[in-house]
Amino acid sequence: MIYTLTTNPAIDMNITSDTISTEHVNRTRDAVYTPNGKGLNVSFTLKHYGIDSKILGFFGGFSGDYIVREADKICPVMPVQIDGITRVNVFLTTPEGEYKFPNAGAEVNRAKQEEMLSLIRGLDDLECLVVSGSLPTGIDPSYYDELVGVVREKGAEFVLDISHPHLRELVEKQPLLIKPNDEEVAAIFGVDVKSEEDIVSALHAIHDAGAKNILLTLGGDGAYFFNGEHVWHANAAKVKVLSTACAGDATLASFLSLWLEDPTLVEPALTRAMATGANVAMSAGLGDFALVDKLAQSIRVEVVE
Ligand SMILES: O=P(O)(O)OC[C@@]1(O)O[C@H](CO)[C@@H](O)[C@@H]1O
Repeated sequence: MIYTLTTNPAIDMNITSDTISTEHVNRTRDAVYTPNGKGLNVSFTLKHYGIDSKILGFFGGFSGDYIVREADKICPVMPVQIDGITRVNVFLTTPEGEYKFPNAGAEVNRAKQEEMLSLIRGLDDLECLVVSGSLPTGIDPSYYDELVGVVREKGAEFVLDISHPHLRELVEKQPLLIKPNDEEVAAIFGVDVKSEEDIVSALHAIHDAGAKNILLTLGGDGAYFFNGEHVWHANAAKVKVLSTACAGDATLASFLSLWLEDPTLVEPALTRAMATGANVAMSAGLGDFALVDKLAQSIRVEVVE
């Protein structure tokens, strides 16, 4: 069984407004509220493609209750209840572009962190843990080492989609897959990926450091995948972007939905990943995936090394 762990879930509030200003009341419209957080988005997308997973995370207050109730209609949720209130993240679309306001998140104390470690230790069917998103207040980055330690004790694999600088050390623990973007590769691994040559050498460096597989996403420039043998590139579908929130999570999950079961399916997995990510970017939240097949026709995957 795949489990996703969202250390810092959120209700996403997507709203739209005219040009914002400090000089007047900024009335907003078209509010869409969705139960989210990066790992939850992965589970929801996996479900869309017929792959079961279970959701782990820290949840609290009315917002935590709402997320657990709604998410549980899609995938089983195993919550660790915290005392604070799960955050609400705001995504504001204006004529000038998209503003993203993720909140720091409610504190998760040490007792709750240990409760999560015990919960994972007790999972008899854990095959792969996908750890996604930021750390809330109260959790030290060394918690990732503890999580990975438990996963390893159980002989399971782990996938990381985190932006924390500690990712640099965590790759030495040989994650099955990491999914950085170009900014994270620059900030965490200190490599500016401007040309394909830079990208290929960065992928080799990250693989040599320990990551077994790397899915590098580059927004409008598509994505690269490296499995230690070959490097593939897929272009990005051209779409009218409404909100990029959730697109990266959907890209990761849709790739995993084929590749985890059969690692030789890189080409169809990348095609599905790019089409799904693009479709998600066209709507608030994850949307309905309705255009994935159509968008997939515009995706070309090539082996570049
Ligand atoms: O603060 P984090 O955990 O990095 O990101 C949280 C978040 O922005 O990521 C998702 C989109 O990827 C949203 O559903 C959610 O609000």
